[in-house]
Amino acid sequence: MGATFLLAAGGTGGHLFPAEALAGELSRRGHVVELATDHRVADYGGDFPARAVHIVPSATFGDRSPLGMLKSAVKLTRGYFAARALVKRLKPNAVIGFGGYPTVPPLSAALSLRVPTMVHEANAVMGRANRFLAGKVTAVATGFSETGLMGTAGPKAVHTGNPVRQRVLDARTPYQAPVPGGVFRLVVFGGSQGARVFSDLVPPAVALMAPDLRRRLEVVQQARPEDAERVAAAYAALGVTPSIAAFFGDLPARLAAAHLVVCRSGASTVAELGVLGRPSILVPLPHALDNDQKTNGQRLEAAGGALLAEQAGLTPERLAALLTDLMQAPDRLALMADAAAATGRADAVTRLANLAERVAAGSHSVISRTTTP
Ligand SMILES: CC(=O)N[C@H]1[C@@H](OP(=O)(O)OP(=O)(O)OC[C@H]2O[C@@H](n3ccc(=O)[nH]c3=O)[C@H](O)[C@@H]2O)O[C@H](CO)[C@@H](O)[C@@H]1O
Repeated sequence: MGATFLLAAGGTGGHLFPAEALAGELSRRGHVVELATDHRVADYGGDFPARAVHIVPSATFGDRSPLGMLKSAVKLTRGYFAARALVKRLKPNAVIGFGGYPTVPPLSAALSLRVPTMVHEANAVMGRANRFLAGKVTAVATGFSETGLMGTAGPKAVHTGNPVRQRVLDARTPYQAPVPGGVFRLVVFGGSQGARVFSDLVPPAVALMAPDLRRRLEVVQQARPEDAERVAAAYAALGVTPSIAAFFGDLPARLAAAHLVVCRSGASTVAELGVLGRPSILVPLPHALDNDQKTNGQRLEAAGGALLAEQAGLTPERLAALLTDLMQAPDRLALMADAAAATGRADAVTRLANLAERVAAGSHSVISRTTTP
């Protein structure tokens, strides 16, 4: 008979999509999956294969004023008791967290009720919620091989890789380098919530490119709703007709068709570029608390699969120069695509599901550590 898994994930794409990939695999194996998350699931959780979705109250300590701290503490306590009632009712064989503050109440409840637990850390730097939980849970799965070596996760870390959605696995095709003088497909996106900086930077960069290169461009660009009109107008003035959306449901297929991708370096983004094997210019989210995106991006750059361009120094002129160089170097793009593909872990979901089953069965212990290089 199948087991019951309660997955807990913050409601943005970056946390929900790896959880969605695991949920699909566990369901295929005959297990029951339930999801604990926050209200943002309405935007990103449409495909989530859970028997039921439970919204659990949670909070961060972002507001450090005494009143803000008190409000957060009250909300977290409410979340903890709601999660305890949920865990008692569902009787899961394991509770698995994917990072983000909404995972703290369900994981804490599971720990207090002695239910086996695991957290998955997608980024190359462990996030705050996972750092808080890592020392207490049964197992820590990591997206990058280096993450597990840090802090309290060390002895129980297993490098599984970052599971990507089935849509990504289904979109895999060999990279076709651009043909000199032919169409050049450029995909620009900013992560699950979009990034204004690409609306500000990419159209002016395209304006600075030589007309013969610009004519070859076929642009797919994610833009926040408030930016869509000005982005469309800027491209129209340049004779470029882009596909623009606030969120592309079919992004994996569009990435697979791309000759070059310009994007942020969230963990799932980097994992998808690896599984699909596509060259990219990565612009990490600046000012992030742990610089997680920069570290994720540096891994792909070090492997030769991407160029990292920090936002602080990225002018339209610099971006135009990078795009011009790469458009004129199809062999280099093909090498970058191969190097990115070498980092891809299409089997991450199998490895993570195997580990989840071991945790649920009580057969994963600290001494059975199985990290891979
Ligand atoms: C601002 C913020 O807090 N960012 C974090 C968040 O980012 P974010 O949620 O953007 O992170 P990711 O890059 O991991 O995931 C984005 C996902 O959205 C998908 N996508 C994007 C655009 C689109 O139009 N269609 C589409 O399907 C991508 O294919 C990808 O699967 O979680 C990541 C993983 O923990 C972290 O590394 C980021 O630092």
